[in-house]
Amino acid sequence: MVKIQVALDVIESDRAVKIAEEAVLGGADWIEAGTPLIKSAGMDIIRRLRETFPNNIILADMKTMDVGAAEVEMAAKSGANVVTILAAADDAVIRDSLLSAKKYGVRIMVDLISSPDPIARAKEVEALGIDLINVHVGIDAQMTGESPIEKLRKLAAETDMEIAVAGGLNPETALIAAQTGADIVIVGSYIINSDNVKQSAAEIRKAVDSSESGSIESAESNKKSKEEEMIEIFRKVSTSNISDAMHRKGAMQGISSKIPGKKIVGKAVTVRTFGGDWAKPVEAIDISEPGDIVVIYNGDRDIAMWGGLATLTAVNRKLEGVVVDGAIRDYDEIRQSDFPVFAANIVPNAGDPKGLGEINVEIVCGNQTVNPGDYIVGDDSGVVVVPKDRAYEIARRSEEVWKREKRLFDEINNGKTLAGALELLKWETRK
Ligand SMILES: O=C([C@H](O)CO)[C@H](O)[C@H](O)COP(=O)(O)O
Repeated sequence: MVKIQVALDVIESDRAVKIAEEAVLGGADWIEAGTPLIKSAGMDIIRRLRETFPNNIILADMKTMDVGAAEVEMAAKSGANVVTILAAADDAVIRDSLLSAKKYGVRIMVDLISSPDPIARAKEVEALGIDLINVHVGIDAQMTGESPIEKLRKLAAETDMEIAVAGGLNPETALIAAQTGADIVIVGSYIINSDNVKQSAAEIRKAVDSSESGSIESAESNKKSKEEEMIEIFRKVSTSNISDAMHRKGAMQGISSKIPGKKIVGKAVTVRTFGGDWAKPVEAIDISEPGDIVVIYNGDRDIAMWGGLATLTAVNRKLEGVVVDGAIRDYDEIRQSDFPVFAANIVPNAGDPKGLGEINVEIVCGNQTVNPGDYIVGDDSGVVVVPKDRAYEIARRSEEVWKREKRLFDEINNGKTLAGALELLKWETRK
């Protein structure tokens, strides 16, 4: 039977134990003390997991690169059954870890994370005598769209070792992994960032257990394109989540929603114009595709270059919205249209259609650089710009922020304070 390993990649010990309890109730077999947890809590967390779960396999995700024997001994004496060593470590590290593992009665899992030739390295470490191998795409690499499934498929055809697989698995991909030859399906984020850990673990259990009946083709053909996945995520998360995912970058300054409650997600058609000149902004509406967002730099926040007639044209052309670093007018008409308008100011006076400026060039809007085709997301907190070449990664990272926040809401609803849930006192900066 394929085993499910819940990866406790959190830094708070109490939360880790609670998640593990719920995940085991949902059907997880093995419990992984994740690398961030071990770095935060040390071997104490292995001892605590051993005491709380006397009958489960405990894996210490040490990701050891050197002095393997000593690290294996530490983890084994604390109660781990399996210890991870990186495939990138020298053979000498792996050999010595194996000797230590034998002495203390634990098993070694070699982690192929970031391996340049995972299949060749897997064969080398198999020859050294290891018996568990992990095909692993790390969390940061997952955010760029990498998946472990193809590597798993190749490795399964080449080895008799027990194979574990990890890398952003969910019920759909866990099913494919089980069907492709994984013996241990490792799941972190899908379970630990869920607001219902037990149910999420049960979903993985159900998917993995159904692996003998379902067909790989049907599971794989359900996959969405990267673009579809990204838009779906941007519609779900908030601009605040996206800004966090971008390390506080990307937020436009001085521009806010003028039609509260409206959210926009789309690609930018950029316009640079001057002092209330409204010719280029309204010409940009005509060259935009349905779903696009016209993003305008005007350079003057006291002369309007967007009003009711431009709005009506944009509605008819099915645009997603407009973002104006400048002023708008005809506010009553815009409100009636319900068209999402984000702007710096509202005034009654307009400029003239002189035709100065350019369409679809790099602009600066709300102090942020915007290129044609960049993704724009706007909501009641403001507007963020996501550069098109990093849009998928930012979407995936913002979804992780969204999940973490959902979980925190849940903990606060269940009686914790924000400071308590985040262990803020422990993590205050010390110089
Ligand atoms: O090993 C892991 C990662 O390197 C962080 O320590 C994860 O436990 C592993 O990738 C599983 O987690 P998800 O990828 O979030 O499912």
